[in-house]
Amino acid sequence: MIKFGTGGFRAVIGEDFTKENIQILSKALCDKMKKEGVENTGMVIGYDRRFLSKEAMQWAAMVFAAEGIHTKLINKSVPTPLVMFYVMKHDYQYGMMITASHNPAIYNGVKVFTYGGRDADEKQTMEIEQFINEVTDLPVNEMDYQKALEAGLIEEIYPLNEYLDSIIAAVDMEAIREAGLRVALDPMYGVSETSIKTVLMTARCEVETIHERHDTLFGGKLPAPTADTLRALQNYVLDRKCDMGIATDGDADRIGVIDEKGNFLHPNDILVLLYYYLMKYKGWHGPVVRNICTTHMLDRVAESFGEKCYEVPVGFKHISAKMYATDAVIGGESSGGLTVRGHIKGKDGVYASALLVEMLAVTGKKLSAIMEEIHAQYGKLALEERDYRFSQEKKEAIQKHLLEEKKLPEIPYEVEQISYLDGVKLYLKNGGWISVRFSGTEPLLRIFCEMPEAEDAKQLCEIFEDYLLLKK
Ligand SMILES: O=P(O)(O)OC[C@H]1O[C@H](O)[C@H](O)[C@@H](O)[C@@H]1O
Repeated sequence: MIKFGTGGFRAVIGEDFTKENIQILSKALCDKMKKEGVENTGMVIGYDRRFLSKEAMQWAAMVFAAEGIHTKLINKSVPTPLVMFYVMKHDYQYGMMITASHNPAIYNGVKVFTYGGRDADEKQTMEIEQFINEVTDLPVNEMDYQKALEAGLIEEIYPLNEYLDSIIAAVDMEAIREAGLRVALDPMYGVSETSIKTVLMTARCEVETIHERHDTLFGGKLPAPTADTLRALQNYVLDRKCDMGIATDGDADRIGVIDEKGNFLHPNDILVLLYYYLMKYKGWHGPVVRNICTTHMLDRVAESFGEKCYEVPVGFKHISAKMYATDAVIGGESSGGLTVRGHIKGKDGVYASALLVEMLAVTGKKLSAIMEEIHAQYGKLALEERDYRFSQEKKEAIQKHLLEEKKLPEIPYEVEQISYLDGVKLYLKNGGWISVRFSGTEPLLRIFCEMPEAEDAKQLCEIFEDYLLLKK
C-alpha cells in the first residue's frame, strides 16, 4: 500500500518500499502531470544514501521515460533541500527525492515536491493517492535505462554548485572568514558532508568530520540528531575544542547542534537563537511561524519585537505556506527543521548550519553566551517530549475518546483554550501547554508538554499517560 504521511511516502524496504510500488507511484504522478497538462515541464529526482535509494530513482525514471516525460536525475546522493532548491530555481512543476529522512535504516521512501520547491500538500498527495488507486491493477510500462539515456529522455545532472552558491551568497562569508572558527560536523552517515564542508571551508572554517562514511545502517543508530544520538559529537566538540558541533539527519533537512561546552541544543533553542539573531543583530523585521508542538518562547521573542508568532499543524508544508502568506522571517518545527525568508520553501540543514556559524562570527559570542542572553531576557521554558507505541485497538480507542468525544483528564492548571487543529492541545494560563497527537511519519503517539518548570511538564505528561493507559 502507498500512503503519504506528514513527510511523503515512507515504508519498510521489501514490505511496501518495492520496485513495484515505486513504479506505481511514478506512473500515478505521470498521469497527474498529463491531466494537468504539465508533462512537458519534466521531472527532477534526487536520492540519499539509503539502501536502494539510487536504484529506486532509476526505477522511477524508467517509468517517466516510458511515458515520454523528460527526467533529470541527480547522479550522486545529495541533501533533500538541494532538490527542493532545484525545483524552485528551474520552475519545475514536480520533483522527487528518494529518502526516508530520519527514519530507521529498514525504511525508505519518496518525498514529492511541487511548484516553488514545496513539499506536496495534503490536497496534492490525496490526488496522487487517487491516481495510484487507478493504476494499481494495471501493468506499468518502463523503458530500458540505457535506451532512455540515449534517447535523451533521462539526463544525469549534478547541480551542487548552484545550490551551494545560493547559500554562500546568502550568508556573511566575510565575517565567518575573519572569525577563524572550528566546527565539528556529524552527517550521521548521511548526505550533508560535501555541502556543509564546502560552504564552511570556503569561509575558511576548520571542519572536522565524524560518521562520514557511507553506511546504510547508519552505525546502528537512528539518523536523527537528538541528545541520545549525538553523544559522540558532544565528546568530539569537547576533545577538539570546537566552537560548535553540527549534525544533520539522514537527508540533511534537519539539524542538531552542540554548543562549545558540549551541551545539546534542542531544535527549539536553535529556532529561538536564529530568530533572535536575525531580528536583533541583523535588523530583520517580520513574524515567525512554528508548529503546535514547538516552543512558545518564539511567541515571547516575536512579541518583544512587536511581531506575531503564527501556529500551524505539524508538517513543514504548513510552515512554508504560512511563511509565504505572512512574509515571515523564519519558520520551523521542534522536530528539527527550519528555513528562512528568501531561501527555499522547505527545511534545510545545510543553510541552517551556515547561518548558525555566521551568527557566531557576527556576534563574536559563544553559543552558550547567546543562549544565556536570551534566557536573561525572556526566561526559560522546559519541554517534555514522549512517544508511545500502540496497538491498532488502542489507537482507535484513543482516537474516539480523546479526539472524537473530546474527553480530557482533570489537570491542576487553569486551561485558557483547547485546540483540535492537530490532535489536541491545551493552552494553560501559566504560559504552558500540552499536546497529544498521532505522528504522521511513525506508528507513535506523541505527547509534548512545555511548562515554566521541568518537573511540572513531566507531571502533566504523566497525568495524560495514566489517563490514556499508556504506561508500558
Ligand atoms: O510528528 P510527525 O507527524 O512524525 O512529524 C515529525 C516531522 O516529520 C517530518 O520530518 C516532517 O517533514 C516534519 O514536518 C514533521 O515535523
